[in-house]
Amino acid sequence: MDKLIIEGGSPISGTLKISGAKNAALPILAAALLADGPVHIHNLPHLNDITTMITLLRCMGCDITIDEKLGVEIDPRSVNDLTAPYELVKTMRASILVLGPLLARHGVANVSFPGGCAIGSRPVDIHLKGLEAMGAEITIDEGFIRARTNGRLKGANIVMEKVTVGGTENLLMAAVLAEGTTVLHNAAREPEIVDLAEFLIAMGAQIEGVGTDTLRVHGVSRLNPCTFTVMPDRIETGTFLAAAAAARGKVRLTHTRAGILDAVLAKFEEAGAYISCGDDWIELDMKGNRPKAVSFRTAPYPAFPTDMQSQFTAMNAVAEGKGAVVETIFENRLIQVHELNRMGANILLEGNTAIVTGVEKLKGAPVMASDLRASASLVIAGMIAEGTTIVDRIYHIDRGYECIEEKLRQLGANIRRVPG
Ligand SMILES: CC(=O)N[C@H]1[C@@H](OP(=O)(O)OP(=O)(O)OC[C@H]2O[C@@H](n3ccc(=O)[nH]c3=O)[C@H](O)[C@@H]2O)O[C@H](CO)[C@@H](O)[C@@H]1O
Ligand SMILES: C=C(OP(=O)(O)O)C(=O)O
Repeated sequence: MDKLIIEGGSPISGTLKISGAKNAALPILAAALLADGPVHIHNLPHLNDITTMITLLRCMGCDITIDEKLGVEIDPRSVNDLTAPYELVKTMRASILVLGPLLARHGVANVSFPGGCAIGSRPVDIHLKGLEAMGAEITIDEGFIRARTNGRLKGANIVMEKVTVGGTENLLMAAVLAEGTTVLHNAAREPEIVDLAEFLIAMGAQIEGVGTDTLRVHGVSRLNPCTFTVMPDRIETGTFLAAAAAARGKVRLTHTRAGILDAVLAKFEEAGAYISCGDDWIELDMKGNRPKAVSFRTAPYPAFPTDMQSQFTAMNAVAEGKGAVVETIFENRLIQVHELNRMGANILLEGNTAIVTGVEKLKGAPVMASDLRASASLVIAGMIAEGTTIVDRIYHIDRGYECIEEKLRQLGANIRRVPG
């Protein structure tokens, strides 16, 4: 297994280009299954999760051409296997996102049950209840979700009992080809859902209320080929900002959007960062100052994202003062604090709250990555620690960060990958 070796303490400054958003690209790739011809998708990030989704679509029979310049062309007309196998689903929970499109387009779907992961139990009951309300018959058999429908799915009035990103995406993708109108209440409003909706609209879907918590979808009988560019990754953006803030540095990020990071940028300002933004760039400058610890609570968009919690916890670890971090979305998403404490952090865990008292310096140590964003927090910690940090199990980080060590080296970090 590859490891990252980081010599801490290098000054951090420079300019970086942000990649396309993993969490928008994954549902958009799944939604390509709905089209009646080839779709062209640009700005897909080079990530293991994207490769997994492309492999999954190919297994189902999609004809896929990848061109570095022209993007990815997906022709779903040749789909002949309506199964998402365990081998792929177990490496990426977002495989569940093919359920809605397969059912809507082909009337049958067999998707391996995704199960939980390091960050929590992550059930999919709301996805399944919504599809049943649209007329699907669903059974769980040999670890598979087996869904079928007699004719087209039917429009329905669906109240989702929790705000779920994946649930909203699956039901939205199912509803666009259903017969009649579907109303999704208590929908998630994440920018990646807006991007997915814009992709579906570009294919001819009729969706009202995009960006709100009520999506009204008038089903159409077919969706057309289209060309689409994936939005920038707001979590990659926030992660590099957090690295610069923790290191008292300065960074300019291009090909991104400030408007999708309001809650995060407000917390950086509270931590003492000077933020300036343009149409497609964000600059953060600590002017050499130590960050101030901030308190926050994760919640669905537009509130503070759970996917930025661990990076802020790493910044708080070396900040001035004390911050309370409350994780409300996933029950296990504070596990990285144990590794941060091994590096000399002072973090007290009380249920779903981490009380972080900033220390002057962290000390390098061998640490173990347990999930994607936890890994990012350990890399940030390694960059600001005294001495050497070795981050093991970095396959997690490769799921969601494109060439992270190359990008961080561009900012001045002393970081290298060693094959394991
Ligand atoms: C690929 C992708 O986009 N992943 C993101 C997506 O994950 P994902 O779509 O899995 O997360 P959800 O928004 O669905 O989960 C939110 C909460 O709802 C619960 N829940 C969800 C579905 C369900 O049927 N029943 C249920 O109880 C989950 O266990 C969790 O506690 O949104 C999360 C929350 O912003 C992010 O951290 C992930 O990065
Ligand atoms: C939790 C994440 O991803 P996934 O839902 O794919 O596990 C994430 O992107 O932080």
